Parts: sequence; C-alpha cells; structure tokens
Amino acid sequence: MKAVHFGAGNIGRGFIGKVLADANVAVTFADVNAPLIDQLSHEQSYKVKVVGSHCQVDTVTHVTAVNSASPALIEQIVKTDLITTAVGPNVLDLIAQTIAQGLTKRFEAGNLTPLNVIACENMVRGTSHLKAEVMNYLSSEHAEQAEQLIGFVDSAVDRIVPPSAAANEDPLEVTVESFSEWIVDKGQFKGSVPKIQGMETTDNLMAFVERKLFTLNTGHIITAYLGSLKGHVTIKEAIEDEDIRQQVRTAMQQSGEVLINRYGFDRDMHHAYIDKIISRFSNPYLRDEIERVGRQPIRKLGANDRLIKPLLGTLEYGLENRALLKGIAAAFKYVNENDPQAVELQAHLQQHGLRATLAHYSGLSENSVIAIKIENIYNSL
Ligand SMILES: NC(=O)c1ccc[n+]([C@@H]2O[C@H](COP(=O)([O-])OP(=O)(O)OC[C@H]3O[C@@H](n4cnc5c(N)ncnc54)[C@H](O)[C@@H]3O)[C@@H](O)[C@H]2O)c1
Ligand SMILES: O=P(O)(O)OC[C@@H](O)[C@@H](O)[C@H](O)[C@H](O)CO
Repeated sequence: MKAVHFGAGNIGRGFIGKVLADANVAVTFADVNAPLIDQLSHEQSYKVKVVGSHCQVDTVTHVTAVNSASPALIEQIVKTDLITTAVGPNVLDLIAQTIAQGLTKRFEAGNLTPLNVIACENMVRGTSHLKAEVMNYLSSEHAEQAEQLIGFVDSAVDRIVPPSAAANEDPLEVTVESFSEWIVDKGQFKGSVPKIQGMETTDNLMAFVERKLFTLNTGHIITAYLGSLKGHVTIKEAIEDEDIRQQVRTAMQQSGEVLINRYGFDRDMHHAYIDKIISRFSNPYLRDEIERVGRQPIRKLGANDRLIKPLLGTLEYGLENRALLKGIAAAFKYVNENDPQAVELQAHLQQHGLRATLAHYSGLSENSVIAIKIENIYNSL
C-alpha cells in the first residue's frame, strides 16, 4: 500500500508517518520545507525517540519525500492508495488545489480505484472541510467521480510532539510521548478500510473528537495561557504550579460535564482520563514550550475550537463554567510578538476593547451575560 502524507513536521514524522511506515505502507512525505525534504529524500529514514514511562529510539525506514510544489507530487497522487495530512488547519485550504490537480490527473489516467483522504489536524471534522475545498477545484464530472471513489475520512489525533530541541544534531529526529491515539470514522471510507496498527476505526467519531478537544486541548491551552501570565516557559513548569494545575483540572472537569451530558461518558472514567492527561503534560522527557501550545490564539478562540465550543456546551446544558471563562479571559492576556495571531489579537483588543474583540473572533454576542463575565474576569487578571 502507498500513502502520500502532507506535512513532514512534528506529527507528520512523529506520529502519522511512523504509524504508516511501521505498518509497511510506502510513505511519501510532501512538504514546503525544501531542506527538510532534501534530507528526508536523501536519508529515506529518520529516528523517533519515544519517551514516557519507558523510553526507546525507533528508526522509521523506507520513506521518501517530495516538495509539495513539485509536479512529482501530482504523479504520486495519481497512484497512491491513501492521502494523510498534518499541516495545520490554516494550510488545508492551500493543499486542496494540489489534491484536486492530483485527483483530476488520476481520473484522466483511468485510475478508478478508491482512495481515502484523512486530515490529521486539531480541527473538528477537518477532512470534511478539506473535501469541500477540494471539490471547489474539480470539474462537475470529476466531482461526481470523487463522490463515488474518494473517501474523505474525519479523524481525531492525539500525541504530544513538540519540535525537536534546536540543539539536536539530527534535524530529522523527532521526540514523541509514548501515548498515542488515532481514531477515524469507519463510515466515510471508500473501498475496504485499510488495517493499520495504531489507526482505530469508530462509528461514533464526534464523541472521540470532542473528548480529545475538550479535555487535552482545552486543558493544554489554559495551562499555556495561565502559565504565560505567571511567567512560565514550558507546559511542565506551568502544570506543576499547584494553583494552575487546580484551575486546569477544574476547567477540564467543566468541559467534561458537557461530554458526560452529551455522550453519556462515565464520570469516574472521564476523571481518570483527565488525570492521565495532566500526567502527560508533566512528562519529564519532553520540553514543550508555552509558545507552541499557545500558538495562533485567534484560531483557538474560534466558535468550533477548544475554548468556546465547550463553553457553549455548558450554556446548552446549564452547567458551571467559571474555570473555562477564566481560560478564555487569559487568552486575551497572551502576548507574543513572534506569533502573528497574538499580535493581531492584541492590536484588535487595544483598538476595540475586550467584548468587541471577543465577539469578532469567537462569535459570542458582545452584550451577552457571558461576554460581560469574561470581561470582568479579564479585568481582574
Ligand atoms: N504537535 C502535536 O503535539 C500535535 C498533536 C496532535 C495534532 N496536531 C496537529 O497536527 C497538525 C500539524 O502540527 P505539527 O505540530 O506537526 O506542526 P509542524 O509545524 O511541526 O508541521 C507542519 C508541517 O507542515 C508543513 N507545511 C506547511 N505548509 C505546507 C504545504 N502547503 N504543503 C505541505 N506541507 C506544508 C510545514 O513545513 C511543517 O513541516 C496541526 O493541525 C496540529 O494541530 C499536533
Ligand atoms: O496543535 P494546536 O496548535 O492545535 O494545539 C497545540 C497543542 O495543544 C496540541 O498540538 C497538542 O499537543 C496535541 O493536540 C496533542 O495531541
């Protein structure tokens, strides 16, 4: 089996590419980072340090790489059996055109075998979003063929993979936690569902997507923003601050009540899931900086993302949400001159004030009780 994987970054090399290569899938990475692509295509292998209660170094072999602007990538899409991505939600729209060109050429070449596409991003139903973008670039005849032959499969992906240490002598090496979870929507495949160890199928994907987003990502971002307020640099430092840990745990319990109401999760098991996540945040072998986890605050304040979506759930079910509100308020205190979205958010905030900025980026109404509460907490921080 052959796969094209867009994005040879942390999750690309450290998780999805590794799972596929370990399952004997011939993986071609596609990326815009020319030195990375040159080195990957030269070495055709790289090391993954897996760190946790047990540490080991694995070598991923038999991989190739192409520049994502190269015509060679289109040829790969003509012949491949699977396309996966880990490029970041904002980049999906950019690769849609390339995927559409590849599909067009594939249909014109008479390749009518099913192909599945799985976006592995922190984004609710990211593959469905990608599908809509790809369809925009296909002729009506090819769009019809794509509906028949191309499976756009949504997924939930969980493994903490920070960038490798700058001091690392091997730029291809990546360090990952031992925990990993990749869950895909069984009902969206075309043709037979590939059997890949490390890729689980479900017919209840949204429960897994929201469980992961509302717990790991909600807890992660609140750890980052509260940690930043107190001058911490890494997630480990922040979560080991007793005061922050308590607030993060409470926020995860509040979003957890939404999940319990919506999906009927067992409360004790969910609290054990929260404990496990908190222990993952303090993995002593990973250096995960607040700057990475806090990245792109505007994306994270979106109505469908890790802060506002669980908050809307607490309003839907009439649940306690003060710790979530504090996490949202802290997002507006996040200052990072190296992060264009943090700069934009602060500029908007200075010009328009908190409630108008919140309304602009999250869709919460400016004069709602909830916006006023967030503003009061913001003023007290
Ligand atoms: N790192 C994690 O812990 C983690 C865990 C789960 C999910 N995710 C998600 O995985 C995705 C990737 O995150 P990451 O941490 O690996 O980021 P990353 O920045 O390490 O990797 C992204 C890669 O995409 C490449 N890229 C950018 N534009 C491209 C294009 N047009 N074509 C091809 N490649 C392009 C970049 O050069 C980079 O190598 C994000 O959606 C993130 O939310 C990350
Ligand atoms: O990748 P982002 O920017 O959406 O979120 C930052 C982190 O919370 C995230 O990458 C986690 O490490 C990951 O979701 C763990 O599975």
